[in-house]
Amino acid sequence: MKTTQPIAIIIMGVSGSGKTTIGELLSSKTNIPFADGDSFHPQKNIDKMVAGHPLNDQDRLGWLQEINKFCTKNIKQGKSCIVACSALKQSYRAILQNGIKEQMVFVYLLGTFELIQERLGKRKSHFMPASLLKSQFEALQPPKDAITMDIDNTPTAIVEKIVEQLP
Ligand SMILES: Nc1ncnc2c1ncn2[C@@H]1O[C@H](COP(=O)(O)OP(=O)(O)OP(=O)(O)O)[C@@H](O)[C@H]1O
Ligand SMILES: O=C(O)[C@H](O)[C@@H](O)[C@H](O)[C@H](O)CO
Repeated sequence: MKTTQPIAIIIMGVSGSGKTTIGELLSSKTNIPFADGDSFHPQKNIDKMVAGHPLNDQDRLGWLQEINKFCTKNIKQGKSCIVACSALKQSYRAILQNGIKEQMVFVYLLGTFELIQERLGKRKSHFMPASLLKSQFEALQPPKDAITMDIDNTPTAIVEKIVEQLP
C-alpha cells in the first residue's frame, strides 16, 4: 500500500468465493480492521437465506446502505477499513460508493462455479446454503474497475498480490 489517505476496501464476490478468509488475512497483514458484511444483514435477510431463498434488490438495499454508512463513518474519522460484501451488481456497488467513491477500492474474488461449489460443500457451520450458489452467479455482474484475483490459489498468495496492487 502506498496511500496515506484512508480507504475502504470492499472484498467482493459470490458466496463462498473467500471474502471472509481473504478479508481477515488481508487485515492481519495490513493492520486495517476487518468487518464482515454478513453481520450487517437484518435477521429477516438471514432467515430468508437459511430457508434457501435468494435475496432480491429490495432485501439488499438497506443492507448495502448500512455498509456504506459504516465505511463513510470510518473514512470521516480518518480510518481505513476492509469489508467483505458480495456486491454482486453494479447498482449495489454504486450504493456502497455513495459519497465516498474516490476512497473506495473493490477487490473482486474471481472463481468458477465448480471450484466454489466444492469449497462450499466442505464449509462447516455457515448459514448460507450451497444451493444458493447458482442464484449468486445469476446476479453477478463482474466489475470492470476492481483489483481482480483468481481464487484458485492459496489465501497467502492471493493476499500478497492484493497488497501489491492496493493504491
Ligand atoms: N484461496 C482459498 N483456498 C482454499 N480454500 C479457500 C480459499 N478461500 C476460501 N477457502 C475456503 O472456502 C470456503 C468459503 O470461504 P469464505 O467463507 O471465506 O467465503 P465467503 O465469500 O466469505 O462466503 P460467504 O459469502 O458465504 O460468507 C471456506 O471453507 C474457506 O476456508
Ligand atoms: O448478496 C447476497 O446474496 C448475500 O448478501 C450473500 O452474498 C451473503 O451476504 C453472504 O455473502 C453469504 O454468506
